[in-house]
Amino acid sequence: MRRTIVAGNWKMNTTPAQGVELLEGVAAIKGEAKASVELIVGVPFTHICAVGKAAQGTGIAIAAQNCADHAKGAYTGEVSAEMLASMGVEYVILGHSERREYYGETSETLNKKIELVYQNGMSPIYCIGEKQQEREANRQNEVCRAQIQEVVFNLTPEQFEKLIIAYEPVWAIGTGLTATDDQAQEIHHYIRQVLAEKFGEQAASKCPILYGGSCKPSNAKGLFEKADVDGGLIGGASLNAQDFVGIAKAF
Ligand SMILES: O=C[C@H](O)COP(=O)(O)O
Repeated sequence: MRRTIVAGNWKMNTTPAQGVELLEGVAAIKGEAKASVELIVGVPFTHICAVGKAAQGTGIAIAAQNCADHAKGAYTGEVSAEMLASMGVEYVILGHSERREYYGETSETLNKKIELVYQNGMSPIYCIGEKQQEREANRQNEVCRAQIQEVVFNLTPEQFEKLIIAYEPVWAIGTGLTATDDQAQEIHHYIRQVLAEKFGEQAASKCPILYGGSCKPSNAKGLFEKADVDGGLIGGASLNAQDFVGIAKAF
């Protein structure tokens, strides 16, 4: 039995006070979803203290949206994995397409970040996914394979056990376009096969693979019913408590 997870990625939205309000809104109605569905909120660095405090005792876990690729030192403006862990952060979203695209994040930096996340006792939510032109050229499998091989294949079996993967087709992020249920299943299944090549069928069968890209309450059910879709990484719809919990209720 695999974990089922609905994780929000608030991106660069809300003030800390608005974030606390949002968290409290989610906590108030999360009981409408099955208790087995794990809820995570990926908040801006500035919110970790206040939102983390509000989340205490709710069962909602806190994720950061990035971390530094160095442990400490003269890296002005950066936030280390150790700092995040010391604030009670449990997960770090890494390799999001927006960071790959706008901040030049490469497999090389991601390997360093992922290692620091593990060293500090947290778990990565590692994002992969193809761009529109890559999908049009039917290269989605090749792109996802490379993103896995260059980073995930460097993990130890013990590290892999804690990994969450988020498949996010770039063409579906914030665009209103969603992969069809069958498209999502097809590539999630492929991703699991690639993971099995390195870590074995059994370990791969336990890895949660989330779908991300314009997921909302109205389309979550069809996606989550697919055998290899274990939840979602939710952007826009995670900024509304009803929608976020509505997605969790799709399980
Ligand atoms: O991390 C979340 C994804 O980028 C999805 O964003 P979206 O739900 O707004 O399309």
